[in-house]
Amino acid sequence: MALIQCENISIAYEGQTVIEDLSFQMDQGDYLCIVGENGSGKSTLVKSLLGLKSPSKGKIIFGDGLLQREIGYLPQQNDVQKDFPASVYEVVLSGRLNGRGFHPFYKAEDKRRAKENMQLLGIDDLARSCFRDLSGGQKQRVLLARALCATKKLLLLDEPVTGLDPIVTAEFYQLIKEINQKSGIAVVMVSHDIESALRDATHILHLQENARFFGTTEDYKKSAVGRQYIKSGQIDVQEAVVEERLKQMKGGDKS
Ligand SMILES: Nc1ncnc2c1ncn2[C@@H]1O[C@H](COP(=O)(O)OP(=O)(O)OP(=O)(O)O)[C@@H](O)[C@H]1O
Repeated sequence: MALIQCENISIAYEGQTVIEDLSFQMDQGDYLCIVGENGSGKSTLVKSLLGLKSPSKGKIIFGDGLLQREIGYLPQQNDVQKDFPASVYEVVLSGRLNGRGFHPFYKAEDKRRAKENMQLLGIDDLARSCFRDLSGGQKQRVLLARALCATKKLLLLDEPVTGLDPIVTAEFYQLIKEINQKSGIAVVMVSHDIESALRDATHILHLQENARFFGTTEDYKKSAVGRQYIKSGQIDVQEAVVEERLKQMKGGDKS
């Protein structure tokens, strides 16, 4: 069974549809990048995957033992309480809270997971530092460790490298890739960085009115929508829409 199966979902705010009739699925170990221009509904879809916004139509089915409350989530940076007056260890450990249900006290297992993930991300020597005193890159590592504490199956990252310099960004992408490949944790990443998405992701979901794509990264590169988005370094895919329609009329490539 698929880890996540979205079946014909539509999502709306106060009657205004943002995503219409979207279907896709992902399996254990997949690395899915969600791309598309501003306002195309990427963060809205993330909210629905987290159960914070119910689809107005269709359904999202979780399989393979994945529970919605056990998704490891790293929100967009501007959503994060950057000045949080807690230690790194406390922030990482708080990733265990969601899975605790009605038991708000940490167990030895929670503390072990927090330490393990701090080690994995090379931030164990920062354990007692105050979160708000860290650099942007260090903060993202801490929040990634926190997200990892919440899950063994799925990481959900919403534009995680915004504001980071190129070197720190490259290191962060490398970390995500290693976690995905070594531990088999599936990754969903909302990204405006098409180059990195093409390099690291196994699958692409491109959200855009009239020009949606879901499939493998290789197929995306060959698709009209993908080629246009890659060529233009993003945005206007109208040309691709026209090209796609012409092809369909001729009975050609429908990818
Ligand atoms: N809480 C809300 N209430 C009403 N409309 C909203 C709300 N949140 C988002 N929207 C609208 O839904 C649409 C999709 O927004 P969303 O943030 O999901 O897009 P996005 O693809 O993540 O954009 P970006 O790339 O800029 O982050 C936009 O038109 C936005 O104005």
